[in-house]
Amino acid sequence: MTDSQFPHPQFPDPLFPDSPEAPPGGWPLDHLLARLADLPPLPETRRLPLAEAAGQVLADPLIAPTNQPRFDNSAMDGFAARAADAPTGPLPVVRRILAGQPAGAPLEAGTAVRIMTGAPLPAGADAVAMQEHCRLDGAHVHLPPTLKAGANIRRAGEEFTAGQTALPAGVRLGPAQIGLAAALGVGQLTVRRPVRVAVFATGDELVEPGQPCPEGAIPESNRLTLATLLTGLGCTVKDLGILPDHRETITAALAEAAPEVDLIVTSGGVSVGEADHVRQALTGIGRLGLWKLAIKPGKPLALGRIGHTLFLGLPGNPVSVMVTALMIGRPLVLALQGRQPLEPRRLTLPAAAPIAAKAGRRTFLRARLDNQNRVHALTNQGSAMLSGLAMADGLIDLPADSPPINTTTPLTFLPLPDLLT
Ligand SMILES: Nc1nc2c(c(=O)[nH]1)N[C@H]1C(S)=C(S)[C@@H](COP(=O)(O)OP(=O)(O)OC[C@H]3O[C@@H](n4cnc5c(N)ncnc54)[C@H](O)[C@@H]3O)O[C@H]1N2
Ligand code: MOO
Repeated sequence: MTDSQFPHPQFPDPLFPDSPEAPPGGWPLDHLLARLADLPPLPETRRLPLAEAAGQVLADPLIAPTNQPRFDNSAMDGFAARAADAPTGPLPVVRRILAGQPAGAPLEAGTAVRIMTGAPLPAGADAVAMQEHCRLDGAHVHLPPTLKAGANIRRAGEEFTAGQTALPAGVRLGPAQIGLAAALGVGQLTVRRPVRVAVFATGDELVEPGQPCPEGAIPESNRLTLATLLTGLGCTVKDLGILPDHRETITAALAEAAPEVDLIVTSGGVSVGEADHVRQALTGIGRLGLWKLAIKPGKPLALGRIGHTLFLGLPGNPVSVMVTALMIGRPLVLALQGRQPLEPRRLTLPAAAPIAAKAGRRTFLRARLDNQNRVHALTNQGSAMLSGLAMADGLIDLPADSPPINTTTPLTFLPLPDLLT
């Protein structure tokens, strides 16, 4: 079996065990997400210096190689002593320990040591008094009499002991995760190879943004929306331009792109119009796994494979493109990255005003939050109106059987920033 025949047309594909034919109204989104959850992550990994690993996905857990902190140390600038000595009167300050210096000899009872934040605690000392709470009297210090054992001390291993998991596999490496690895003294991390995605737009009416538009033409915007979103998710994006509404040209472009990438994303041409050739182009060289989702916007969506390469055909309307890229493209990418969970965070929040809900399809409305976290549905909800998304803080997820929404009905709200990483 050659690579381009995988999965063989006569054998069931584990990702698409059912026929692509959708039940009336389309496939439920949850059905599709359950299938994506079975996608294995990309197997290739590599070890990278921390600065290069930033933004990528951890393939192996980060195991703490040492205790964190490595040694007992002071959390404050002040004086280290035995707490029991604090009420007994001024203590002689016998020496000074700065961060980076060794702790030196054990502290003798009835004495104090000047100590700085991060400096190692000498054996025998069990508390640090903040210098603002102390009074120096020549070479002696008055400690607060209420000083408690353990005060202002960072104990060795209180955050991690050597061998504990500091970060699980599948975590996206943002600033805190990269910083944590560095703090543990780790210089390199094993990350998954970024998901490679090819992006096409299809449509005879499309011209490059910024170029003159002849009558009937419009500027192409979906590729940039998709490339920005996918790059933000950590993918390597190949922009393969605008394809005409011509089946053979689309077929040739898909066949050429497939061996180079893990995923092809197209926009447009997946509905039932006379110029909608994307599904036919796909079935010519690969497999259509599923078509039509029971969501609005985004019903005419196609998912399939060309060889080992996954194919996601998004509807052309610009809002449909972004909503489906967030709700289906993102979990697909996360699955290939080995990230969990695939589903975004769902907040339950009140509506600021009634919302007329149309029964039928699960609907994603664009919305803003006010300072009381009340949800305001935006006015521009058309599938071609990107302005709503451009102003949105998130999406309202309205179930197909939602009653009309009033201000006492709990709403499910998906924060947009969560969906962009
Ligand atoms: N008879 C039916 N017509 C339509 C149906 C249907 O079920 N039956 N579904 C509608 C829905 S819902 C959507 S969404 C669209 C999706 O259709 P396509 O995926 O075939 O998309 P196109 O027809 O190619 O384009 C739709 C719309 O979006 C504009 N567009 C396309 N690509 C871009 C781009 N890259 N940048 C900016 N704008 C783009 C295109 O000009 C059209 O206006 O079908 C409905 N019709
Ligand atoms: O699904 Mo279309 O995406 O409703 O506009």
